[in-house]
Amino acid sequence: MLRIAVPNKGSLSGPAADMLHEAGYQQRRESKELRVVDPVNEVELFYLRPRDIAIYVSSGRLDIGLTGEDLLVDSGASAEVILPLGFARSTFRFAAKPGTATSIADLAGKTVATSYEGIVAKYFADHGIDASVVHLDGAVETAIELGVAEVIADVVETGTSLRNAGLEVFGEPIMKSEAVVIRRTGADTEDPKVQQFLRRLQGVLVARTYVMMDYDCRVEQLEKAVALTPGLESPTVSPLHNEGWVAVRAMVPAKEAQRIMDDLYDLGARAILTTAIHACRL
Ligand SMILES: Nc1ncnc2c1ncn2[C@@H]1O[C@H](COP(=O)(O)OP(=O)(O)OP(=O)(O)O)[C@@H](O)[C@H]1O
Ligand SMILES: O=P(O)(O)OC[C@H]1O[C@H](OP(=O)(O)OP(=O)(O)O)[C@H](O)[C@@H]1O
Ligand SMILES: [Mg+2]
Repeated sequence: MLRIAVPNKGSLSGPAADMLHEAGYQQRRESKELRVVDPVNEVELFYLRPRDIAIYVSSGRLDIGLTGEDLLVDSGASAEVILPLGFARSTFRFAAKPGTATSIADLAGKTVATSYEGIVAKYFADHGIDASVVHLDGAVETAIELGVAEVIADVVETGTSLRNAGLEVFGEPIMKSEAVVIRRTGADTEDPKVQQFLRRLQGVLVARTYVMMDYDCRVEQLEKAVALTPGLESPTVSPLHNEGWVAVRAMVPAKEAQRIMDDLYDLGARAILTTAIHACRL
C-alpha cells in the first residue's frame, strides 16, 4: 500500500480532499478521522497537520505527502517536490506599516514576526541581514499593531489581510508557493505505486483544465480548423456521411473554449460542442 500524508486542516485540506476524491480515492467520513485505509485503490491516507507533513515524508515512514511548497521549505526537511498541484497559490512577503521600510536593507536591527521562521531565518542568512525573528502561530498581521514586531513575513494571496491591518509589502517576494506532492529526497521515483498515484492526480489536473470539443467542418477548412484545435497530440478526424464534410474531436483549454468556438464558427464549422472531461490518463 502507498502511504500518503494528507493535510487535516487549514487552507490546503479542502482542495486536497477534493482532488483525491476526483482521483477516485476514498474519503474520510468525518473530520476527526486520522487514517483511512482504501484497499481497493491500495492506499493508506494519514491526515496530518500540513506543517508536519514534510517531516513525516522525509523520515521515510510515509511514501508521499500533499503539502505547501512554503511549508516544505520552512520545515527544512529532506523532501522534494514531485508534482505541483496548482491550488493554494501564494507568495511569501515582508510587510510593514507605510514608512517603516522600502527595501530589505531596512530590515537591519528590526524584529520580524512570522509563522515561517525557517524561511525567514534562511533568507536572512542568505542575504546577510541582521534582524531578529519572533515566532507566532498565526494572525501575524496583528503583531505590528500590538507592538510585538515592526515587520511581518507572511503568506499573501489577495492582500486583503494586509490591507485590513494597514500594512504594505516591501522588497521582492521571498518565495512563491502552491500545493505540491512531495517525496523523500533521493527516494525511488520509479516506484510503480507512486507513478500510478501521480498519473491519477495529473489526470485530475488535465480534466480540470481541458474540455473535449467536437465539430463538423468542410474538408477544405480542415487544416485551418485543426490549427485552432491542435489537441494534445493530434485531433481525431472522421468522415461524415455527407461527402466533403468531416467530424473533428480534440481537447482544448477550457479557458479558451468560447473564443475557439467563435473562430471555428467564423471558419464555417458547425455543430460545435464542448463536453467536460471527468477523468483522464494522458
Ligand atoms: N489565503 C491563502 N491563500 C492561498 N494559500 C494559502 C492561504 N493561506 C495559506 N495558504 C497556503 O496554505 C498552506 C498553509 O496551510 P496551513 O493549514 O498551515 O495554514 P492556514 O491555512 O493558514 O491554516 P491555520 O489557520 O491552521 O494556520 C501554505 O502552503 C500557504 O501558502
Ligand atoms: O492575502 P490574503 O488573501 O488575505 O491571504 C493571506 C492570509 O491568509 C492566511 O491567513 P489565515 O486566514 O489562514 O489565518 P492565519 O494567519 O491565522 O494562519 C495567511 O496567513 C494570511 O494571513
Ligand atoms: Mg494560516
